Amino acid sequence: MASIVFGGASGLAMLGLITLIHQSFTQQAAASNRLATLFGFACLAVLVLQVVSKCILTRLSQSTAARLQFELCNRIAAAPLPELEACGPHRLLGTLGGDVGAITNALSQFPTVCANAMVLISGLVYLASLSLPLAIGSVIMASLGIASYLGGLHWANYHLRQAREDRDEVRKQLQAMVFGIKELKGNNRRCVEFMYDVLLPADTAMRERLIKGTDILGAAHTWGRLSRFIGIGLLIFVWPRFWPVTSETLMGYTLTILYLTSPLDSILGWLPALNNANISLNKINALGLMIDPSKAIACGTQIPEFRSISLRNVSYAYRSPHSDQESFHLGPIDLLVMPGEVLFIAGGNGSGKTTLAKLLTGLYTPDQGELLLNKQVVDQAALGDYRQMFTTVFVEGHLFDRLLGIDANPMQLKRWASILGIEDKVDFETGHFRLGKLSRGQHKRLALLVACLDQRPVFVFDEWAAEQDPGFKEVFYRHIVPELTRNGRSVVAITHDDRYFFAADRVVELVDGKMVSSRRQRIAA
Ligand SMILES: Nc1ncnc2c1ncn2[C@@H]1O[C@H](COP(=O)(O)OP(=O)(O)OP(=O)(O)O)[C@@H](O)[C@H]1O
Repeated sequence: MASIVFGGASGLAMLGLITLIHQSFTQQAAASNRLATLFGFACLAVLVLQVVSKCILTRLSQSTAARLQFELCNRIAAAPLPELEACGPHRLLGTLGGDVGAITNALSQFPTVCANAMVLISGLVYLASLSLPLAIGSVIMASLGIASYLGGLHWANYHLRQAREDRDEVRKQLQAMVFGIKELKGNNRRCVEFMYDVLLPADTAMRERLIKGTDILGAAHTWGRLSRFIGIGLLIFVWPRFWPVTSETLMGYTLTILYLTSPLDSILGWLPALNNANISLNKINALGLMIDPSKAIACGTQIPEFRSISLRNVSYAYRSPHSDQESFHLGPIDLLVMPGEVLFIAGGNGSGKTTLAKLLTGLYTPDQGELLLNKQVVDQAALGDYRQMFTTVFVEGHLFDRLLGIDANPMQLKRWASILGIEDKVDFETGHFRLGKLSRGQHKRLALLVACLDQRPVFVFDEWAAEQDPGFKEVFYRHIVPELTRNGRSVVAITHDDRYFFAADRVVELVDGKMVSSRRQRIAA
C-alpha cells in the first residue's frame, strides 16, 4: 500500500511538472518566478518520492518471492508422494525456479501499476479540464489502440504457453545430461546422438515458440506505442479542422499525452508479465501442487506408541498417466509387524518390495484395505503422526549434509560412526557430514548412521546392504540389526541377501505384487 501511495504521489508530482511547463508558456514574467520555485519543489518531490517508492518496491518484491517459494515448498512437503513422483523432479524444480519468478514478477509490479493507473486517471481529468470533447476523443482513440494490443497479446499467449511446456522437456534433458555425464563421456556416439537428436531438437522447439510469441508480443507493443502517436497526429492535424481548439490547449494536450505514454506503457507492459504469471499458476495447478486441502497430510507432531502395525487386505496400483490403466498392481496383502521383530522382504526385481515399504510407512495410501496401528485404523487425520514411527533408508534416498530432526550427543555420533567405519566423514563438533567425495557404500553408511541415531520405533531399509563389501554385510546382519531391535524396536529390511535370512524373525516373499510366502526364520547363526 505504501508503495502505491509513494509511486502515485511521485507520478502526480511529475504530472505537476508537466502542467507547470504548460503554464509557463502562457504566463507573464512575474508569475514565471513563482512557477520556477514550484518547479524546483516538484523536482525535489519527484526525486524523494520515486527513491522511497523504489526502495519499498524492492523489499516488497523480495519478500513476495521468498513467501511464494516457501509456500510452494510447504505445498510440496504436504502433497501426496505419488503425485510428486508423477511430476518428476525436473517439473518441480522448474516450478520452484521459473514459475515462482514469473508470479513474483507480476505481483511485485502491481503497486507500480496501481500508482500509474492513478496518474493516468489524474492526467485524463486534467485533459478533460482543458477540453472535454478532446478528452473523450482521446479516450476513444486510446481504447482502440489498447484493444488491438490486447488482440496481439492473446495471439502471443498461445505460443508462450507452448514454450513453457517445451521448457519442461528441455529441463528434463538437461537433467539427464548432468546426471548421465559419465555415460555420455564414455560413449562418443551416444553423446553426439543425445546432443543432436535429443537435446538440440527439444531446445530448438522451445526457442522457436518463444521467438514467435516474443515477436508477436514485440509487434503488439510497438503498435500500442505507435497508436498513441497516431492519436496525437490526429489531434494536431485533423481535429482542429472539425472542432475549434486553441493552440495552448493543443500544446497542453500534446505535452500531457506524451507524459502519459510512460504510465500507460508501464500498465500495458505489465500485461505480458501478468500473462506469464497466469501460465505459471496454471502450470502449478496442473502439477497438483494447488492441492485439495482434504488431500494434504497434516504434519505429524508426535511419535505414537508402538504395539503392532498391520496391513489388512491392502492393495495399491500404479496407473499409466495417459490411459488410467493399471501398470502394476500390488496386493491384496496382509502383514503384521510386532515390536522387537526383524522382518525381511524378499522377491525379484519389480515384484513390489519398495512399493510395499512405501505403503507400510504411510508414504502411499492404499487404494483398498487398511493400515492399522495398535489395532486402530490409521485414517487421513492420523497419517501424519503414523509416519513419525519410521526411520527409512531408501535406495535412492537423499542424504542431508547434517543431522536434522535428531537429538544425538557427540558420544553417540562417534560410537556409530566408528561402528560404521566413517569417522572421517563426520565433523563431530558441528554434526555436519563431509559429503564431497563419498563412495556409494559410504553414502549408504552415512544414511544408516543417521537412521541409527533416530529414536523411532521402526527401521525400514531398502536393500541397504546391496552396495556393502562382504565384511561389512556380516557386521550389518550379525551386529547392527540385532542391536537396533533391542528395546522393542523393529527392523523391516528389503533384501536379496538370502545368506543372511537367518537374521530375520520372518521373511516374506513377493512375486509380481503378490505375497507368495511368509515364513518364520531366526535360527541360530
Ligand atoms: N512411481 C511409480 N510410478 C509407476 N510405476 C512404478 C513407480 N514405482 C515403481 N513402479 C513400478 O512398480 C513395479 C514395482 O516396483 P518396486 O520398486 O516396488 O519393485 P521392487 O520389488 O522394489 O524392485 P527392485 O528389487 O528392482 O528394487 C515396477 O514394475 C515398477 O516399474
